[in-house]
Amino acid sequence: MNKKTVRDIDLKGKKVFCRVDFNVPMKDGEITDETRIRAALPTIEFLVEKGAKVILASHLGRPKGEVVEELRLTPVAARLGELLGKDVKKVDEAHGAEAEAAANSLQDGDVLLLENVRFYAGEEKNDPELAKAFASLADVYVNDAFGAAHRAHASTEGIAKHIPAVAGLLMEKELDVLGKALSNPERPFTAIIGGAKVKDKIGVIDNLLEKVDNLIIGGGLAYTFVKAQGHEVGKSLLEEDKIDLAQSFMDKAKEKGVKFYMPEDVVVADDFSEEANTEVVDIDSIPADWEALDIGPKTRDTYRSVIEESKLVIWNGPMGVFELSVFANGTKAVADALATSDAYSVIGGGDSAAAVEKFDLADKMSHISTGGGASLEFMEGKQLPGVVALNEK
Ligand SMILES: Nc1ncnc2c1ncn2[C@@H]1O[C@H](COP(=O)(O)OP(=O)(O)OP(=O)(O)O)[C@@H](O)[C@H]1O
Ligand SMILES: O=C(O)[C@H](O)COP(=O)(O)O
Repeated sequence: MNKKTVRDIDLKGKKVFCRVDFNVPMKDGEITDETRIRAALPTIEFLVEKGAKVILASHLGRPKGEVVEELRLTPVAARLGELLGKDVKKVDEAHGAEAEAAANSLQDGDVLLLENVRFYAGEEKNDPELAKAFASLADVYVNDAFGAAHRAHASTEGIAKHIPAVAGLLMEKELDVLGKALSNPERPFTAIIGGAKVKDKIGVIDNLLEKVDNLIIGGGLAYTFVKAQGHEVGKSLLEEDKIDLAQSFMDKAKEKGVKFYMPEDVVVADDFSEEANTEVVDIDSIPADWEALDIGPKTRDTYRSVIEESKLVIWNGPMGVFELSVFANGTKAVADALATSDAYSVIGGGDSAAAVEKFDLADKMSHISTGGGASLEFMEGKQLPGVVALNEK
């Protein structure tokens, strides 16, 4: 990576504004998945060990510039303290007199968590005044929030204009793994793209078609491709206005010599529910009144063999409605195949990461990205503003 990291600068006694992505799912004030907090620990521990005064900042949810009580970071500070095994101070603002006083009272190695930066309207607008106010709290800026690196906000981009700005260790790792995969992949290189809509995956499919040997399609978006092939899809998800685009992707695959894999058979249902009647049918036989909610057994076998023959696999988006157990088998088969194969497996965040967690296979994957939207944009080949803003080596 050509950006400076925490390893490249002197941290002893320095006040460090460290942007992390503590945007964790919460239910009734409890954190339901602490992966992102754990993922930030190496950087925080590194800063502590080096004797920095650590000022952490994050967003949580989308409070849209207002204080929303349920979106305070207080429970996160408590859990972080337990995980670090040391006291984490918390203030109820992210800049201003109270935040300044708290930052100035830190001893070397102390950790402070500021309040949700999205309680301020200037955050998402990348307001230069707010960026300056954040910067005035510290001597150095560290961005470890890979999950928010696709956002040009005051705490992810604007602040970097005012004080020395470097990457944290999680940011470095994410960029290294995803960057290497895309620029110098081990082959055969396979991408598995699923999820709900073609619309959300246009950029990523287009970019990956330039790089992969195999492209596997699943999930709700597959049916627009199935329709483009001339089959009826019944009540399955279909984006009429993307049929031509789906066809053009299949043409591009042919042109580039990319093997393009589509469902051969599917699980269809007469209802979107756990109690639905289901059947396995070939792809050219989806009944008019039914919807396809998962890939079928033949498709699972084919996808498994492609994965087993690959050296590198990137996966983004589930193969079916994995939240309902009757339609989870396709997604589980892909997760299982990745877990047992020798391929280097990169899970592109979001729902695929949630699926791997749900199947208890997270520790069998080579890398699970902490970024949903960020990893998608990275795989689209886009520059991430939170990374661009950091100082070059
Ligand atoms: N055949 C299908 N029909 C309808 N919905 C489906 C189908 N297959 C998958 N889904 C749904 O698609 C959703 C995931 O789509 P989405 O595009 O949001 O995921 P993703 O690509 O993992 O997103 P993220 O950007 O969070 O990584 C899941 O909730 C899943 O139930
Ligand atoms: O959860 C995420 O993908 C990141 O934390 C970014 O959140 P956002 O989509 O609300 O900007």
